[in-house]
Amino acid sequence: MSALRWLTAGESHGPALTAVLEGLPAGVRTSTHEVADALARRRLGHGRGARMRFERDEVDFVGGIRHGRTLGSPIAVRVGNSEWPKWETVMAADPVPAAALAGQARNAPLTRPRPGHADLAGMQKYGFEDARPVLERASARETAARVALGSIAEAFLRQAYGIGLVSHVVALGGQRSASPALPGPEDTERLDADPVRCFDTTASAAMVAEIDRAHRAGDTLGGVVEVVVRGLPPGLGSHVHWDRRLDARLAGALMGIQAIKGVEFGAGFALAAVPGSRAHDEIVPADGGGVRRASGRSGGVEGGISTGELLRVRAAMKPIATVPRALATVDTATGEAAVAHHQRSDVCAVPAAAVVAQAVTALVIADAALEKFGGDSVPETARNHRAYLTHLAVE
Ligand SMILES: Cc1cc2nc3c(=O)[nH]c(=O)nc-3n(C[C@H](O)[C@H](O)[C@H](O)COP(=O)(O)O)c2cc1C
Ligand SMILES: C=C(O[C@@H]1CC(C(=O)O)=C[C@@H](OP(=O)(O)O)[C@H]1O)C(=O)O
Repeated sequence: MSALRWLTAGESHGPALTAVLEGLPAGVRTSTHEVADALARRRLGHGRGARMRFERDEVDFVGGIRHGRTLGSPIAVRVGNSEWPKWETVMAADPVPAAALAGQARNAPLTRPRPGHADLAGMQKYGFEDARPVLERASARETAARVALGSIAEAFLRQAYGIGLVSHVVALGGQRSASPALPGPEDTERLDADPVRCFDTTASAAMVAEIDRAHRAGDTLGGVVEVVVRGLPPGLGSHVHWDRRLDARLAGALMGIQAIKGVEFGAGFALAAVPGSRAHDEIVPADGGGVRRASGRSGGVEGGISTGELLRVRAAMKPIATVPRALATVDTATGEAAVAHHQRSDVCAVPAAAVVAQAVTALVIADAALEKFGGDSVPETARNHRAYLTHLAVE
């Protein structure tokens, strides 16, 4: 069983999202302001739709935290949807008299499923004649809940082990970041200030222009995000079983983000095209004693175990599926050809996906670190971590 478990519940236009994190030690310093900052970061990014402008994320801790510190008990976070009053009747949990719903446009069954969304497959699977119950939960609104928990996991990693994470956009549409430097956690503010969370300012401007072009053309864009983790010890995850591999666990969590279609570590897919002599990271003596890798092609994971080098993982996001220039579909009520249902939508949510990728990476790393170092309080797990590193340096 995992050392850390997390669950989310809630619909996009329901009253709130609820997130639970179980297994975090006592003594992690956090606050609703810190979580709200992470949620605000997820709302940033050129190309997001109207909802990001008028909706606020209302954060409350409803369990597991007292006076700014975790208690070791399950942490429960509520992220309220400020849109709720507009949806209260349509999304009410208790039965609503048909008369109260009559004439409400939002309550009309959605029978023109949008290609690229869960709409049609979800209707078929759950036996719905309306896509609403599917899209409400499939919506990436849910990622606010994971970002809330991820920010607490990130605080834990920083305070217990000095591990820091950062996320940035490396490609958007046809534009690529060419910056040879990699951002660190200290660059978070600069990335937050960039309209597309790109470290390369020239590429950033080209990405913004490409989003504007797509917007004008009634189209949408995807891209590639990267998460960089500094300060990882060697030894998280394991080679002994497929579901204990750190890379497999990270890939699963990243693929679990709406619209993510591929994951790669280090040089990733490019490794398939180079000979072995140029594909691996040679091991050399480190300056202060011990060993290090001469390059970072593995992305910091070998055999499913963290190597102690920089961890680099990238995730590819497909373009937003609600394309304004609506795609062809079939009206499931009539069987006739139709165009897909379309309301407002993001043109591009790649910068937001980077923030979500950082959050789920923090959760998986926190889980693997707790599995390795144990401990019921931050000082206890920090002691275990220090003792392990001291032991490694001695060997
Ligand atoms: C942060 C974020 C924001 C998103 N915003 C939208 C959106 O506004 N419109 C949309 O159609 N899809 C959006 N998506 C993607 C869809 O939720 C996703 O493509 C859909 O649920 C289908 O899932 P799949 O792509 O994983 O198959 C967003 C995804 C993320 C990560
Ligand atoms: C609400 C968020 O993202 C939403 C994700 C989303 C989708 O289909 O995934 C569709 C849009 O919602 P709506 O259909 O209500 O306009 C986005 O705004 C958010 O990220 O907080």
